[in-house]
Amino acid sequence: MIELPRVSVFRKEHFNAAHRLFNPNWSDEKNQEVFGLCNNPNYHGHNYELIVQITGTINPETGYVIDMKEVSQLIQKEIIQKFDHKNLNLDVPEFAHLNPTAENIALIIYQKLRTTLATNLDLKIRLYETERNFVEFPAH
Ligand SMILES: Nc1nc2c(c(=O)[nH]1)N=C([C@H](O)[C@H](O)COP(=O)(O)OP(=O)(O)OP(=O)(O)O)CN2
Ligand SMILES: [Zn+2]
Repeated sequence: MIELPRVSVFRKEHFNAAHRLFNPNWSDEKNQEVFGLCNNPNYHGHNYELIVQITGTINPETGYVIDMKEVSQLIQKEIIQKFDHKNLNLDVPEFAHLNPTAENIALIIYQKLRTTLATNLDLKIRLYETERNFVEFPAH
């Protein structure tokens, strides 16, 4: 059987959010030693850049892998409305007991989007916490 070519489409979004990195099982000293400025008890913020990559075959009728409008609306509903201008530790239930590192934020974003995407589409998340620091999930 001929394999149809697979194509990736990308949608870029952004959100602003505050967070504090710490481990509640550690002393203040240990948290300060490991997380430094990111452990500020009064929180600090980032302008997160989110890139959602969706991979699949091209629908011959539309020429689309998936309608970008659909992708945009999905990210808005599942991520931006819940994360933008929020304190991730306090306002987002998923981080009540999970350190909101870039790695964990990417993982939560993946899980939220994965449940709403068709199973024949592959998903990858790239999240920029700063211009120089970014993570990807899944790794491969
Ligand atoms: N593996 C990770 N390391 C770090 C994370 C993370 O999520 N995963 N997060 C942080 C902090 O959130 C910190 O606030 C990052 O900001 P900052 O140090 O300002 O970022 P830069 O490295 O881009 O700034 P420089 O000016 O280059 O120091 C830390 N580590
Ligand atoms: Zn930070």
